[in-house]
Amino acid sequence: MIYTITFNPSIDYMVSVDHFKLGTVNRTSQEYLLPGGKGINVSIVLHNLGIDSTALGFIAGFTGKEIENRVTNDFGVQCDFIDVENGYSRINFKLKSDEESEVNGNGPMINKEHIDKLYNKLSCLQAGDILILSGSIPKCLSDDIYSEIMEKLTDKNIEIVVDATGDLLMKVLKHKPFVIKPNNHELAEMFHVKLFGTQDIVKYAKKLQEMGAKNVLISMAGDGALFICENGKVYFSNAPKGQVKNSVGAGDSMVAGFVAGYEKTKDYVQAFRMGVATGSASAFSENLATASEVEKLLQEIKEVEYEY
Ligand SMILES: Nc1ncnc2c1ncn2[C@@H]1O[C@H](COP(=O)(O)OP(=O)(O)O)[C@@H](O)[C@H]1O
Ligand SMILES: O=P(O)(O)OC[C@H]1O[C@](O)(COP(=O)(O)O)[C@@H](O)[C@@H]1O
Repeated sequence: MIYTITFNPSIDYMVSVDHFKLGTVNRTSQEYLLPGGKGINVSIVLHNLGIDSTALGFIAGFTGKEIENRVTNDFGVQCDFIDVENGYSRINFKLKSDEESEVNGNGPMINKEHIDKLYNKLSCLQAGDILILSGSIPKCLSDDIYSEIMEKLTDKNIEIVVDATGDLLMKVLKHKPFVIKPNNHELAEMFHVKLFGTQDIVKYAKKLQEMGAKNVLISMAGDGALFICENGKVYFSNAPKGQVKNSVGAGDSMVAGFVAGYEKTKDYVQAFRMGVATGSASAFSENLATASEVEKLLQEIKEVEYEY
């Protein structure tokens, strides 16, 4: 079974404004609401690709109820959220104009009792399960939390995928996550460096592998992706060309595509190709990728082994 955990689910308020101007009243040309949060998006895309998962995490208030309702009823994902019963799940503002901008909220308080409830649910995980830890955590929690979860599951033979950044990600490396997926900007921030070109990106991605990650996926939006594989090889893939309609969730879709590809083939290169195609299929759609959209783009993926 596959489980995702979203510590900080959201309602994503998607707003389009023609030529947004800061400091004036702007009017929307389009607006809609989507349930969001990285693990939730991964579960939705897995479902679209024909793979079941259970979405775990924390919700609160009327927004939390709406997230749960939409994820379950509109997207067919099985949810097992913990209601923290104070505050409300965040509303993240996604502005599409001449450029794309995002404002992501902080999220409700999660206390020890809620974390214990999560650990209780995680105690049911079994050997061979996959757990995906995705996204930010509310400020009230320590950035050791992903590492603590991994530590608790150490001897259970569960593959753990982590899509996070900063110390939240750095601190899990010692537990040897199966895959991590920072984007190239997050990679640079984590090492406090500026990265110039592929060679540089590979150098720092390899450091994450040396620090413990088995596999490292580096997404680079329209510039494609790199895959530092546990077999010692490095692969680069182009991103297919197309019209970007909404790149929110492209990274989550890449994670879902990789996991789906690996589940189906147990082949890293196939998983990488699926990851890139799924990320791009979401970027080229208002909504998250569907199986047929991914299938079409798969033919355009041309990965090459990158000589480092
Ligand atoms: N403009 C784009 N054109 C084509 N593919 C894209 C584009 N933006 C994202 N993607 C696809 O989605 C993947 C993840 O996107 P990225 O923006 O790097 O992730 P994140 O959302 O985590 O920052 C990329 O590797 C690529 O395959
Ligand atoms: O937990 P974070 O890092 O604040 O990110 C939450 C946001 O990320 C998303 O899951 C999209 O993520 P990506 O664009 O990186 O795939 C949104 O749905 C959500 O608003």
